[in-house]
Amino acid sequence: MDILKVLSRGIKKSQKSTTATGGGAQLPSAGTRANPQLYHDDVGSTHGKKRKRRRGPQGDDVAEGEDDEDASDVDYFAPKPAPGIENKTPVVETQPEAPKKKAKLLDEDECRQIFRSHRLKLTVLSGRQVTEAPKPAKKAKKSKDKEEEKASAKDEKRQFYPQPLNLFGELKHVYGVSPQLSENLIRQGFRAPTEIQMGCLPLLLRPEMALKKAKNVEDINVDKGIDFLGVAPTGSGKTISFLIPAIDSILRRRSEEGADPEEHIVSAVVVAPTRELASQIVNEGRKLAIGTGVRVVLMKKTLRLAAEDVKEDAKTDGDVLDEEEDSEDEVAEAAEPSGDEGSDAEHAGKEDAAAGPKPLAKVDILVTTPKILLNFLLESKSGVKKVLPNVKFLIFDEADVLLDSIMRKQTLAIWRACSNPDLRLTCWSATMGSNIEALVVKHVEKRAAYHKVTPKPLVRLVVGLKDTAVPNITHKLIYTATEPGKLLALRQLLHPVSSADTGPPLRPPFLVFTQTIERAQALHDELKYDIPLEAGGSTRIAVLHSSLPDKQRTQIMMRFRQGEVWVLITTDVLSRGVDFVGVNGIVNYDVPNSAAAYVHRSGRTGRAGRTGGVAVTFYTKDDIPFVKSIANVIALSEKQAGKGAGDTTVQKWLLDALPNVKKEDRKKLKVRGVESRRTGGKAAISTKSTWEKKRDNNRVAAIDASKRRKKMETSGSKEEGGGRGGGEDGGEWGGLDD
Ligand SMILES: Nc1ncnc2c1ncn2[C@@H]1O[C@H](COP(=O)(O)OP(=O)(O)OP(=O)(O)O)[C@@H](O)[C@H]1O
Repeated sequence: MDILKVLSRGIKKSQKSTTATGGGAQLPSAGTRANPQLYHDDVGSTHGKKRKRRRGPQGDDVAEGEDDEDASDVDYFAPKPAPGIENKTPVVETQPEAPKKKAKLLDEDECRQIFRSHRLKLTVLSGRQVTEAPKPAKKAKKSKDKEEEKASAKDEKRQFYPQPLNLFGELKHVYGVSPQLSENLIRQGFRAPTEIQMGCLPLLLRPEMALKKAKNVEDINVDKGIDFLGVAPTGSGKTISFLIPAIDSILRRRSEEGADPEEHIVSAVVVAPTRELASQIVNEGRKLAIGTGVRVVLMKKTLRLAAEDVKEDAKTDGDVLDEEEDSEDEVAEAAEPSGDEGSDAEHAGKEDAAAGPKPLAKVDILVTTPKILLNFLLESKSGVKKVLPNVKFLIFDEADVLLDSIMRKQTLAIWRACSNPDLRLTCWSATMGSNIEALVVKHVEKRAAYHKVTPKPLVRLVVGLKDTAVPNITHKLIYTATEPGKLLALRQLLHPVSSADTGPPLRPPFLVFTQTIERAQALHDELKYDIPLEAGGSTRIAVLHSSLPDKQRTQIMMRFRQGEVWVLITTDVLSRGVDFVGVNGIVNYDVPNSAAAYVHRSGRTGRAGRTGGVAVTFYTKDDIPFVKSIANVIALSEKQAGKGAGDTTVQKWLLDALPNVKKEDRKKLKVRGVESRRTGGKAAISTKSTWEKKRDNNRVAAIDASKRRKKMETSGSKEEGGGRGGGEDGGEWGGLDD
């Protein structure tokens, strides 16, 4: 069934050219994917060598020898296989056996070329063993430009170039990853690694080998591994970047210690901000761990973990770290969150509560939201709390939100409970503010001081530009003067007829983001019957937010993934991490509350380098004071995508005209969203403006008055035997009464 034909309500038009997402073949839902890598710059070499590149099918370059086959593995509307992981991962030919000869490593210059070509930038943030020479006193005030130049030159000097991962096959052959783990990756159809995978996997798996040919790393001691911050665009495969090293380290320990494969010790903890993301990570982890015996488990309220009790007043690592932040956190917690990020953990495990506590769970990798794990760690007989001393890997996915004010206290408490001195921390996000980086640096250093150990190097890998990019999708910024205008514009996008105002329609499936739960619910109520019955009617449109019970949330997610739901209205609860491979577009019905929120929401489309996705953002008069940061992200994303001035969504005149967002407004917006949308008339969603509502009320009142008059006249004429028979007013309003 061609859904668009049904949706078009009889308007015959070729959809190829009329959908905002272009021709069907280009859409994320068509599964078209040339190469998951985003960047292939042509860079020169100091030795004059160049990596040969050619254009890929979507205009992106493909390195010679890399597999650029169109892996059409995502047919969003195709019949789904029966449940079961094995069914989802068809067996493909496994890789050839590792050659017995020694792996050949690239020299530094080749590594540098690859890193630059893929816009990978590695920096050591802390943990260099040689202290830097003290800075000379400032002589005179330098110009901003000169200072920036100097900072970037310094950054350049501090950069280093380890071995990149060129093909997944190298994991087994060069870095000694278990054949089963390597095979599980290949089974998923992954061929070329994405940039983040390319840059981080060798370093996280075998740092000593990855740095063998690198210069500028003499003062880095990687004997105990590294702590790591990974900043890479949305949908660029960060999940497997942290899961592979975690699974590998468990398998390695088992083989070194000759451990019983039936023994399961919580060795890695993955923390994610929402339940949906945590469940998704569990699924990804299980796919990677098939046949390895590693158990990846989602934290639930009734799950009992093997943990060590410590006296409440006994200091554990992190206690020395975060006391000064508590007061700020308490303030942040008291503030009502703007959407429903962070309220998730409240619901986690609710359904299992009645079943009562269970025996100790068999877990190797625990995936959790912050609060639910913390509840377990702190729930105790008086004066006792729990720690997890065997955890060697702590992973913060969406670290910037976990370490931001609303969840910071909980996240730090989990870090503190992972009391192993050799703990390795990795943090991941598409956006990482310098305040978050500074917080991580501070805590890593204090922790090392507490354990009286040399701090591990804390390394940051940035792919592309920090904080800015969703370069592989189309961005649209649409102004509607009023709130009701927005609803009309959204309806135009829903219906497959091009409109002069909003442009071509969006092809489902797509996500619509609102500022609050109430608005998501209200928008759903408004649009519920907009999809014609022949196309599935109200079943095609759903709403998901954190006030819904867990079970319902899971079902809606499943129906959306399976293509049953075409339009999913939601809040920021789905803005981060959630991977719907075939989503063609997202609509910011309400403007995102920060530039980072825009990046994450928009990044729900265009996953793994897919092109054809669209992010539409509506803004009204009320949003003008805040929209500049979003316009800036769009402009930078388009610049990264190589769009010329005439080709851009945000014209320079608009950027210049929009007011700068004041720092305090930015902060307020982040916590509360656009104030007028929280309460009062503007918080409601309706097609009618206040003026229209007033006019309708007046009409109703006029009709009533007219009826009353008529009645009086009739009774009067009966009494008088004549008079006005249906005056002007009565005739006019009578028609509308029907
Ligand atoms: N090397 C690869 N080749 C092709 N697809 C890949 C590769 N690595 C990961 N993917 C796929 O890319 C999609 C996005 O991956 P993932 O969810 O890990 O992205 P992310 O970087 O964590 O995104 P976000 O910042 O939104 O959380 C997933 O469907 C994943 O299976």
